[in-house]
Amino acid sequence: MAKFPFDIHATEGAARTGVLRTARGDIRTPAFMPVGTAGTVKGVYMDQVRQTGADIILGNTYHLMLRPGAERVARMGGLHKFGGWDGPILTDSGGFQVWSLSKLRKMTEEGVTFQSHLDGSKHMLSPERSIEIQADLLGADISMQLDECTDFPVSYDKAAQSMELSLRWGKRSLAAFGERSDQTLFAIVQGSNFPELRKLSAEASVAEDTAGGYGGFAIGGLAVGEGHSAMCETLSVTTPYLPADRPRYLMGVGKPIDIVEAVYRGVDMFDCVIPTRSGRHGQVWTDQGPYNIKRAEFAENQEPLDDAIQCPASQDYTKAYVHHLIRSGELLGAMILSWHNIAYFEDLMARIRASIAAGTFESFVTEFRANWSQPTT
Ligand SMILES: CNc1nc2c(CC[C@H]3O[C@@H](OC)[C@@H]4OC(C)(C)O[C@@H]43)c3nc(N)[nH]c(=O)c3cc2[nH]1
Repeated sequence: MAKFPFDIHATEGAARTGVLRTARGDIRTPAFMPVGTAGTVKGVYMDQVRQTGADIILGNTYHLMLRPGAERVARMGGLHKFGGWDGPILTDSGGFQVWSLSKLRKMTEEGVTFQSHLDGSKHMLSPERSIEIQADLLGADISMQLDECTDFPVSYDKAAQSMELSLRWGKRSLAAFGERSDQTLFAIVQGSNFPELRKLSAEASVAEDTAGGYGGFAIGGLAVGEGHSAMCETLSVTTPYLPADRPRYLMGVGKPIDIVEAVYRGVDMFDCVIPTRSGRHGQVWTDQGPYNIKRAEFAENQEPLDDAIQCPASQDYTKAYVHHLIRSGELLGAMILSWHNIAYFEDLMARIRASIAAGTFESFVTEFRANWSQPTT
């Protein structure tokens, strides 16, 4: 099982900056990974995604196995060729989406059977099937173990049972993944907001040396409604138990303030649908938080969206024009804001990486907290 080289160039406290060297290209960390659920970053062409500075995008087992079908993607040459992205792709294992999207799901030790939310067709996901879809059929560079994203809130016993299931499924995922020279598999650590369970889950995952062990460690079960401070507390009791020489990926996170606080606690990789999903509804992201371009105050504002961001979407269109597009429900409004928001998130990551490299991340965090005007839940 390959563990991609992870070169850490600089650290400041628990924060790190470096490069994860995959077979399809380098990933500068801390990294933000635009979400390309069904083989597309919604509303943005792949060359525009690349232009924002993104080094890696996400795909998803659940969505692609239902439509167009994992075997069909394989027949089309795999996800990179099918979708036209030649850089690294990380795919989620599908467990989270089964719980958040599918109907009539039945969970057993073997795996989960469920009905498609699209047409009611019956499907099954086991650790072995999820690895086959991700690594063999989609051709992901980074696959995720099949896990159960524990509900929140949940009792200690329920969290322990769920975490132990994910550990058993991780073991089976690793065995099914086996030895591969140019792909890697990440574990997903669970344990809800119970420090001792997070420690147990991290230590047990790290101890797995089946097929050479995991190439990285994801922190799952967060950004599920626990709120910003509970998320930060859980991170503080989890990252110390993850090996310093492997990348740490916080799944589904998050808003800029969440990302800054998570990097401060040792996280290296992030994914979130916010830039594109909120962009489609008129949200524009900044260091102070989001604002909505639909507000009347922007109707005749001739400034560019954000001239601090080096992206055509941010520089070449006035706030008044995007205000008009979103108010009119024009496709181009969603496209411009999706592209701009991804460029803003990638610019934030570049500033974070530079500040850690310069040893000024502490003051970057202090200033970012002071600037952030949104109530952190
Ligand atoms: C938003 N909060 C959040 N998302 C989480 C995810 C899914 C992350 C995937 O879901 C989408 O974000 C909603 C993203 O787009 C695709 C491509 C579908 O993949 C990303 C998780 N996934 C797994 N396997 N396990 C977890 O414990 C887990 C926890 C999460 N918390």
